Amino acid sequence: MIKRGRAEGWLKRPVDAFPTWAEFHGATFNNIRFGPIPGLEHRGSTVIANRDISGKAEEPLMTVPKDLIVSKQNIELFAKADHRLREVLDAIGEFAQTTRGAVLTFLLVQATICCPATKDVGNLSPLTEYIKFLPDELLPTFWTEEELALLTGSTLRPAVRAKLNSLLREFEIFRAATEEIAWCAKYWWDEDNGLLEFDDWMRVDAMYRSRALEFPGVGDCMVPCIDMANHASGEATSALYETDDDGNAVLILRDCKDIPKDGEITITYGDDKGATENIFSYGFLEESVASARAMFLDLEIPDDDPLSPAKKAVCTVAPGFRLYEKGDKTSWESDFVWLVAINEEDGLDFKLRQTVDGQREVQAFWKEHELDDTTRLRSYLEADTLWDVYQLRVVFLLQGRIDAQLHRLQETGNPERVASVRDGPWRLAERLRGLEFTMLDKARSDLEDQVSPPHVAPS
Ligand SMILES: C[S@@+](CC[C@H](N)C(=O)[O-])C[C@H]1O[C@@H](n2cnc3c(N)ncnc32)[C@H](O)[C@@H]1O
Repeated sequence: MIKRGRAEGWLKRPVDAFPTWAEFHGATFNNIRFGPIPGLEHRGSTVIANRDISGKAEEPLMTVPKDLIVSKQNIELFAKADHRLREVLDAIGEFAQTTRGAVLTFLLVQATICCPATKDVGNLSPLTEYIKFLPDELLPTFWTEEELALLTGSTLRPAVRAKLNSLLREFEIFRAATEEIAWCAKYWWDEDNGLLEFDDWMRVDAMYRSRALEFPGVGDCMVPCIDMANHASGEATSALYETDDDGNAVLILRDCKDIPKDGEITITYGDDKGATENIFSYGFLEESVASARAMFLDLEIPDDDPLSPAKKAVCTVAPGFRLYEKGDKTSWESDFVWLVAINEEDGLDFKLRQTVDGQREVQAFWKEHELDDTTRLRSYLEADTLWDVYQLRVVFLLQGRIDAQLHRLQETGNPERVASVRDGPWRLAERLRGLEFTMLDKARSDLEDQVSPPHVAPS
């Protein structure tokens, strides 16, 4: 539906029309405009200064009324006036209680309202037009197989695969939950003319992922106008977003910043995010990024571990570890590795318990402690006389996993570029492979230092 709406023009409006739409709904702007910056068109539209602006004595650069914020609370309010939206939110149950679930549903309903093929699908709201101004971001979920293959050996490859699987699952759950609603059956799911496809789910997910911000007092949300600001990190960030005393969203220039006429006004999407996360969520990597910064490596419990099935059954944490930069060193964190590193001889034990409803459940024990939460294992091991030994085992595990990842990256090397691979994915994949290789290599040698006596200690 969304792809068709873009092509046929009923779900697309130019950025030039954006200020009129926003001002009509109560947004105010202070000497700024929206649009691409000549020479930087690949960044899409952004917020641009209409004159020299000084950070010292400025009013907010923009104020967006609180009822224009696409938040879970506001979607609940819109649903009071729109019983079709209410029906869908009720049908999807718990998913509608998450901001993401509510926003994705809301965007799909707005797109359906805009579609000329539908009648009486819902109420026009101030935000019905908003989706028309949102660009289609080339996030990795939209890369082709050839483009994704360029990520082999990087941590982005499994992350995209897992995301696509979970989007597919969500879409099927969404379909099953709404196909009994008469208007959804007719407009969305009809075998011949149904409008909704998996592609639509991917698109609304990408809109939300690339534009959601966390606002004080509101939580995660999309804020039209402020979400036109591009990202710059560190000292290059020129503006901050927050809510004012009335709950409206405001964009304010940082004290120390002066922006020349026609200069770009940027915010930060989070300076601590790693290169992988940036490409995953936003589809770009700032030019100044010189390190992968953080990455998550999955880890498997070896098949030859006789406790493997029981360990998997009781594990309550993500199976892997996070590598991150800490000063000029790398460090790591994981609650999972400890479960991999210990065995029965050390004091790990499992029992089968009958639950009240007659099911059988695996119960884990570390010596006299019941281990119903894997995050507690590390503190138990720390108190053990063999703590040094466990740490060494973990370091060897990490080294082995890092070596395997380095090997995979080496195998991928610098592949030949085929003509169908687009420039953006090509450059991003090449940069990411390089950045992750460098960081893994460094992590390898930092761990090597830890293996040498006296001993190891992640912090
Ligand atoms: C919140 S939107 C910002 C507005 C967006 N440029 C537009 O045209 O609507 C986030 C998206 O803007 C682009 N973007 C933001 N900052 C960027 C940067 N520093 N370099 C390249 N692209 C950037 C990315 O495509 C990202 O997914």
